[in-house]
Amino acid sequence: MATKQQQFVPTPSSPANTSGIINRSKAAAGDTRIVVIIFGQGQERIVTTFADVLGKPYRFASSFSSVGSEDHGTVIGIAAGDAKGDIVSRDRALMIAINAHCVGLGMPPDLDLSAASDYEFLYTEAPFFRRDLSRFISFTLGQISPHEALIKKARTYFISTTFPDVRTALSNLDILSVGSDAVEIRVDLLKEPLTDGTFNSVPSLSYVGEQVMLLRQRTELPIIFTTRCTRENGRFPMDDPDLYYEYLYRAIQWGCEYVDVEIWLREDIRRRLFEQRGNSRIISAFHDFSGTFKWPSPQAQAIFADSRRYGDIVKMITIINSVSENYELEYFRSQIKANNPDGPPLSAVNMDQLGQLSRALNTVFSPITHPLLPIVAAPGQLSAAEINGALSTMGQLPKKNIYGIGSFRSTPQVAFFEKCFNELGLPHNFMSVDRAVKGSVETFCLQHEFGGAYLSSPLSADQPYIPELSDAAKTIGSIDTIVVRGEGANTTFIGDNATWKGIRSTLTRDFAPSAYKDRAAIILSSSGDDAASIIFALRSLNIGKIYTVGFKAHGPLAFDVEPFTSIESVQRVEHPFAIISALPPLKSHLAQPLLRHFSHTGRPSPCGQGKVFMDLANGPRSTDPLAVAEQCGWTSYGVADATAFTTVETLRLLVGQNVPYSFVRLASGRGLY
Ligand SMILES: O=C1C[C@@](O)(C(=O)O)C[C@@H](O)[C@@H]1O
Repeated sequence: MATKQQQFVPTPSSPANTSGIINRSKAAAGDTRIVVIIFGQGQERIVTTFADVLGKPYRFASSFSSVGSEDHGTVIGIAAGDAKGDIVSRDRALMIAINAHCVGLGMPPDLDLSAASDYEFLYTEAPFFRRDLSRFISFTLGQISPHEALIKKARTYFISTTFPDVRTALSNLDILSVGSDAVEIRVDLLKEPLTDGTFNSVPSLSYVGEQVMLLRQRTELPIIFTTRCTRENGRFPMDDPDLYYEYLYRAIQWGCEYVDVEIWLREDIRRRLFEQRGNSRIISAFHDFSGTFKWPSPQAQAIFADSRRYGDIVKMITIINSVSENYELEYFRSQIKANNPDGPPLSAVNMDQLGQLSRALNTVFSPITHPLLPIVAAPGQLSAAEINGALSTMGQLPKKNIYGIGSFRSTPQVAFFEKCFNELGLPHNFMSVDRAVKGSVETFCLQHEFGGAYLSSPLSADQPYIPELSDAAKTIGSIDTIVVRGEGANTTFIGDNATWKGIRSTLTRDFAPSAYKDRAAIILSSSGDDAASIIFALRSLNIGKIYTVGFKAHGPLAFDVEPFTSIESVQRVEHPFAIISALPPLKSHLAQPLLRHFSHTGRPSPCGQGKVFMDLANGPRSTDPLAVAEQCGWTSYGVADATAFTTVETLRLLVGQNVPYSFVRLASGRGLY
């Protein structure tokens, strides 16, 4: 069993304004304290990687007391042995301490350092997952906030994994998590093997940490950390409530996006976790297996009221005795919604077969299972496909025709969408059609069962039959997705743009949003229209000056965008953080001289190299600029990366379901579509 810690050191709460996408689409500045990385013996490289991901310079120091306000903007590395000297007395308002521990070198993390740090990053050297580090630091510093996006979704689901060892799940994770917005790790169901062939009664913190790390390395979905107690269908012992604090606080330190805190726990434990949650969100959980709980009761109201004090989401799960109690729950849900317009959202379902109707009707963080899981996490759990099937049978999910409109000649894209719809049990048809004649898009929109469309070449945003536009579509000036909202006479079309999101997700795969702040970028394109979504994506990352080749920007995106006018003007600019080419395939080689130039010359930036190259050309090329970029040390992405991320966004917009990036890549083979 895990050794109990003597002292609990709180994570200082992060600044109030930590939402990842604020001011509509801008990345938040987040926590601006000095980042100090504590590293193990021979692990200096992890400090340089943190600095590179954050786009900052670094230096090594021998103590916390030698770090001062002049170090703002620099990542500091302190060896674990040195850090122990004064970590406890560090200036917490000035710096944020992250214990970076390499798993697999034979030693668990030092418990005192783990407890005293603000956060802990567990990693493996081979393979090393840079995107895991990028996500960890972006999240813990408050530069991204998945919760902000998830609470706005009409329906959210999480898969409750029930594996004794997550390693067994890793190869199937892409398929398991189709339709899920988050993955729950049931820590109480983990089984840590001991040398004598038995299992630890409670998995140790080092075992749990490794399991969380393995899961996070393989999924981009937020993680829900759950220690379900024995009274509530779990295996976590209830005799020592402080043990819950120890594990749940560590989950916050590991950067788990959600932490499940059971409501029976002492108030001081729940309060401390809520106050110390940093950027993690607390799911306050109540389960009742007595069979006597009633939704229309002062008890149910009181439980919600108590839960909301220390919960960002309130979860209430019960056993019922008759189907009609599902309707009582629906009435309770509507009352709660009406009386608590500012949240927190309620996730409530009834268990067992009798309660399955409520699992279909719940819209907030519905727990789901998957046929590939060893057991269901709770009686009556349904899969995403079963829930969609039930909704469809009840007339809640009418069958629609969803179109891919463009000049597709091939069928793989149809096969991909059909695969997703099948996997999710959605009743819709996907059809890919040519956009041959003027006006044909409107013709599709007017069809009776039109359920939305994705356009392979975007439409200009001023279509009279698309009355509403997202902010992105309005600013970019083009629509690549037509979303249908409402039914019958209330049906309306919203023009949206998924491409910029795909580009932004690609840019932030290996770098934190802050790495782009105030840095220069270069865009090559044959037209301003093709470049608009790139500019929007870069602006959302607070990029500095943008230089252009091949076009001039117009309209709302033209601010601080300047065309290169001569070789001299190229030579004068600071090293760009990113070069992005939207040139057609036969011209994409024109990026190569710039890549070469900025690999060897160019005014260096004080913030390290951070060389990102993206080539959005789709089709055969005379030479491959990606290969040139990689040779010159640029982190490179091709059109398949950006398209896969865009597809994730397109599916979210069209059918409201989350299909992970890794599944899109997996299902579409090597070349996308
Ligand atoms: O709280 C819940 C809901 C659940 O109990 C269910 O009923 O589906 C399953 C659990 O894994 C999860 O933590």
